[in-house]
Amino acid sequence: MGNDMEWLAWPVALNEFQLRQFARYYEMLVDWNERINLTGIVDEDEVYIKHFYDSLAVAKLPVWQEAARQGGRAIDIGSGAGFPGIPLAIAYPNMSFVLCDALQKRIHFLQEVCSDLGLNHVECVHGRSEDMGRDSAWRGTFDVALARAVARANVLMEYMAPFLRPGGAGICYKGPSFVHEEFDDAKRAATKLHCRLLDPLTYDLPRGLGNRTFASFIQLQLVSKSYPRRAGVPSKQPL
Ligand SMILES: C[S@@+](CC[C@H](N)C(=O)[O-])C[C@H]1O[C@@H](n2cnc3c(N)ncnc32)[C@H](O)[C@@H]1O
Repeated sequence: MGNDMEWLAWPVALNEFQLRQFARYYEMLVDWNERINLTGIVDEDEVYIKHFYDSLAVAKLPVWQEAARQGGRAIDIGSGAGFPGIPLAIAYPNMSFVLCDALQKRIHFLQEVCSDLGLNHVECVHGRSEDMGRDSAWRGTFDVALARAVARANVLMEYMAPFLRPGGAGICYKGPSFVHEEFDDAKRAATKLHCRLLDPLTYDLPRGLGNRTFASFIQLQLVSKSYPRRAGVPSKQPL
């Protein structure tokens, strides 16, 4: 199999240059993964489907399409090895991105990836979302907040909502169990955070590698200054 991944029907059109950026990102991911813990998945096809394709699947959501059309500003909270932020930054060079993570080593990796791939529209920030979300430099300044595999929806919403301008969108990458196991909690958090939940969207990964669900919301107005609560509290006492 070559790096063109011709067998893969990407959720968004990618040119040759972008496909080369993905190939280089994959190389760096498996190389750095030998020294720092970045991902449990290293098989090339699986990385392309479970990490790259999955990150780009947000292209199916109208709220994302709108932000992309407007060249919006997005934050990826708890980006880890760069998902979904790096694939989105490759696919959407007209937008700007902030990738944040509480672990310095992962931020160092992300900075190296951005430098190597020439992703000048990405800023990688070492910090906890609860601290950043209380800082006026970040608060209320984003069109979209994204997070994948970071926390339960009602915890994530408290991380995400403070970053959003009124009318901005929060998008959580979830498993399909979200609908039965987290939706009611998310509804309760939405009321406290001035958000309106959108209908969840479940989609299939290629090659029968499972399905996933987007849980998303619109920020109706700026959140109260009480949120986010101080670092560690949202996960210990979820809304
Ligand atoms: C399981 S990893 C997921 C990484 C990536 N989003 C993905 O889908 O592969 C969770 C990441 O979130 C980060 N994280 C957890 N809570 C955080 C917080 N409150 N603020 C910033 N980063 C956080 C962790 O350091 C870790 O890198």
